[in-house]
Amino acid sequence: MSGFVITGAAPLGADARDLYVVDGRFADPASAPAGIERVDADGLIALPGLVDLHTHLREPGREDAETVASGTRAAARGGFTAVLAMANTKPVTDTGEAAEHLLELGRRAGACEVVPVGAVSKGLAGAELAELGLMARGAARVRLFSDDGHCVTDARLMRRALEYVRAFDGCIAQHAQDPALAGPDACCHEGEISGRLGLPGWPSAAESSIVARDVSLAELTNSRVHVCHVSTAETVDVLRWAKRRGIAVTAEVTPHHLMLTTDEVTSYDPTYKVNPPLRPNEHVEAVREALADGTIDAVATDHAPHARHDKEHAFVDASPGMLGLETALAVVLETMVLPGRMDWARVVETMSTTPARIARLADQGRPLAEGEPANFVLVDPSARAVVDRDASASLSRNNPWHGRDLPDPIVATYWNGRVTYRREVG
Ligand SMILES: NC(=O)N[C@@H](CC(=O)O)C(=O)O
Ligand SMILES: [Zn+2]
Ligand SMILES: [Zn+2]
Repeated sequence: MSGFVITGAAPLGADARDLYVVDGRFADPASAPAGIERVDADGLIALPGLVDLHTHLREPGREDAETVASGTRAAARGGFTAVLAMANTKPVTDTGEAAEHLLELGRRAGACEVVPVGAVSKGLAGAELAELGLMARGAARVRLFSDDGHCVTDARLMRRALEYVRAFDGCIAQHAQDPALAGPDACCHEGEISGRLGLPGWPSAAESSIVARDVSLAELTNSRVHVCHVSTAETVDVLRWAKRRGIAVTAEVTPHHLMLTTDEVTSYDPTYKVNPPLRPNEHVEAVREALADGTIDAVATDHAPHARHDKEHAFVDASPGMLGLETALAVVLETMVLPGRMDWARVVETMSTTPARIARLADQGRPLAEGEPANFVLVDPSARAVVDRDASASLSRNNPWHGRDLPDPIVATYWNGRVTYRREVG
């Protein structure tokens, strides 16, 4: 395989240096042959490829909303070199075979690493454990398990899942939503706006009470729990308490919970219907602070494509979820980096290194150093653009950022030394 040299890019925003890529890995630029292809990246920042802990690819079963091919194309456009694909497909990823099938679809698509998330319970029904051991020991090497879309509400099942995955260093990722407090109709933060709009509400306590229970179970079992899409200030307080006690808990926040508030819902536009719901500004401020200070470990997109015929309904009837892969870094720049809350090193931690560690991915979130896999992204820190939902690689159009002026950072993405996305110029 022939190599190439990237010139002028600044790793993590530090001093610019050449990056020599050969056979899918970084090598010493001094050893690059004369006349080798040179890629001018003057003024750009090089970061390790982003890793998304929480993507819905919809294949198998809902290929009208997204496929592995379209979803991973969107991931590459967003600077991602790996995505963890949630289990709530049809059929559910709850067996060794299902996990291997998804792994194979990802390999065929070839746009980034696709890592299956295994279901915790058979059929996401919350009653019996799925084939956790077979998914972990098979070719997919599943380490992250989640019934995402559903909460594992039965504390006994949650305890058994945590005990089971400990043997192979697995982790249970919880969608924290107590259905007794936030049932299937709940579609909006419970508060002044839900009352005014007449929408069934979803109180903060429906999330934080499950998180409090789960960190206690993680302590009891000495196992790892991960909290999906943290949306409230109370959850942040529980996480701070649990981390002080040394409990093995990690947590993610989505770009939309870092930027959008419950005010969006006053339009009754179902694009803004999502679980957990958009919250008032004091919660948005709390999750921003928690991401900056390390209480929240990672940013994860919860990219949740939905076909038109599932979204274009009255607010209460529409499917919950919104797109996120292509705009994730843009929103983190806008909410965290440009206002001075986070630097590039923290961006790399929260969007690459730490998600790779949580999912136990060996070849992701690595430094841009000799011998390491060449998974990286070239970023223009100052470009901006108005988001156009029709320019997306996703098959779905439920894009909450449509029409907004945001940073437009992703110039090119490389996975194992191969370009998976390059911005067209002009
Ligand atoms: N976030 C959502 O509102 N929807 C997700 C499921 C989930 O993440 O809970 C989906 O699969 O559409
Ligand atoms: Zn969820
Ligand atoms: Zn999800």
